[in-house]
Amino acid sequence: MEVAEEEQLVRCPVCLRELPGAHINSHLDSCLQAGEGEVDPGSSTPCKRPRITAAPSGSQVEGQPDEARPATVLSFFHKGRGAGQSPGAAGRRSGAGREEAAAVKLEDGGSAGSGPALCGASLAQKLEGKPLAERLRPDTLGEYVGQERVLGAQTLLRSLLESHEIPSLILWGPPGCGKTTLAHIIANSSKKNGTRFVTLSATSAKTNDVRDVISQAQNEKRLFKRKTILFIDEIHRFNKSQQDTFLPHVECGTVTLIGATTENPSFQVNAALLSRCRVIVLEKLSVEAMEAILMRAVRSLGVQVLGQGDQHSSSATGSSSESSEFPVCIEEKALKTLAYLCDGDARTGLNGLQLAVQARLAVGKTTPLNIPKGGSADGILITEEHVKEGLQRSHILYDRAGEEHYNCISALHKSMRGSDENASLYWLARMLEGGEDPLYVARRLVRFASEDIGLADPLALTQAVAAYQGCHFIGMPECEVILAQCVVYFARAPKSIEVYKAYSNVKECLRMHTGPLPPVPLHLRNAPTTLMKNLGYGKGYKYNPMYKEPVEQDYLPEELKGTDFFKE
Ligand SMILES: Nc1ncnc2c1ncn2[C@@H]1O[C@H](COP(=O)(O)OP(=O)(O)OP(=O)(O)O)[C@@H](O)[C@H]1O
Ligand SMILES: [Zn+2]
Repeated sequence: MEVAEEEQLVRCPVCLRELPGAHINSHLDSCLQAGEGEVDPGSSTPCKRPRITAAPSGSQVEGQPDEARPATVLSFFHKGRGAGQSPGAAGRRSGAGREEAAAVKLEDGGSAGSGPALCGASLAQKLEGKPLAERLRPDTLGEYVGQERVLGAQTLLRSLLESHEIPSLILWGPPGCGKTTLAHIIANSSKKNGTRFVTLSATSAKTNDVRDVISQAQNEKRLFKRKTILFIDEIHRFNKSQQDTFLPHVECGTVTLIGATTENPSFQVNAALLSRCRVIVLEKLSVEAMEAILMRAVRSLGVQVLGQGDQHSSSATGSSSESSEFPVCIEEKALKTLAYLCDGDARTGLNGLQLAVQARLAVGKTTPLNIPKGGSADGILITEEHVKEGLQRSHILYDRAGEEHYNCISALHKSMRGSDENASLYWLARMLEGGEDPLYVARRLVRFASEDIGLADPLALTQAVAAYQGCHFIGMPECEVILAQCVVYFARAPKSIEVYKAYSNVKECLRMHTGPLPPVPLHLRNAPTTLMKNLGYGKGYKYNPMYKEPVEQDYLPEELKGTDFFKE
């Protein structure tokens, strides 16, 4: 039933005309050159620069002809003179071509990303509804920024994806690095050969939901020979027995599993399941990748980027703004700061941008601007300060990888040690509201329980481990109160470093030791064989329960006899 690729109609992303697949590449080349009103030889009609309306993001792109050939779209945009490309910083980056691909997708006024800065009112409208991050979710590999190590040319994953051979995968990476996005891209590309794509979130799905999906997949496979890809977000939230539910079906190929997790899968994913999946480690996005993503976002919004000093544009090659309404611009520095502060989390970065823009629009204050190629005009300028404010308002000005992360956890630890429950709670909230991984805090609490409370209240350790488990089960935001309870418990608990110190003394003793370490005393050795018995293993050992009186016996090596590690 499949139409041969060449005969399939494909929509030109530039002029939106539908053409046979076989002609699209040559058409694109001429279409690009014809951008300024030349004649398109493919059809001998002029091919104007587009007015492309917003494309739905994510899974909704199913069946759109222009999505059907991502490689073509990519090659078009990589030709280097794509709409909106400039010699500025953005244009030099490797991801620049991808930026533009998406810019075109969202543009709904003016030419792709290069038009006059969008006026405030229509921009505000654009920002309503779906979050920017959602709307900008790439649909094709060509738009996917970064992650070259696993997805670059000649990587195994890329060739598998290009040949539509999707193995079962576990995508492991920090928040907002593009796990879900990658799954969507795989979904889009596999729809072409009729594969079904089903999404489940482990935070809300019940085991029954999994069963339903499986039985449907079985039917589809049996009756229509259709494959099913099952995407499970936050797969680590499923307990091991829930994971067991789909193990046999992954094994026999009823479903191809794609799981996404922020947690190390070796601990959180069933070993049997893990062995049937390829683990793809995604990294947090680099500052450069983040800049590319943000640049694409501002282009899609029609916001112009103003460079420092001379205020030349680093993004747009815009024509002059005829708009009677005010244009909206953002400082290049503001974008760079945002790219840096969001710590490789694209969702945080895009949300931060959205908030900053919305806040400025709400204030509505205009300043005289020197818009590149647009002359002077009054407009709204978004500065570095505004971006920082935007991040702060959404409680995300928190550098999860850097200084702040360590400073805050240290402040929490010291506040609990100092039995200050108010300060303890404050630092906990600073971290959680900033988007800190609750399990990171929970791990520190487990450590604290032994290091600082120790035997003064041995139940503290149980509390901490329980808190860790609780956080693991339910995740943020529900788990915050679990951590809060544990933190206050610890702040109020009696403290003892007796064990911690004694153990440090033992380690010190081992470190200071010169020469070979003393052998284990023979009487303490186990003697499972006759040979060992004959060698004197276990000889003279006094089995304590056999004695009514306390037993006189040495347990330390001879040379350490009588050492007290608990002494100051
Ligand atoms: N590599 C990328 N290239 C382009 N955009 C990206 C990339 N990664 C993330 N984004 C943007 O960030 C948004 C969030 O990314 P995504 O949902 O894929 O993150 P995730 O890794 O699944 O995060 P989480 O673990 O928090 O669910 C996307 O909608 C998209 O707009
Ligand atoms: Zn065209």
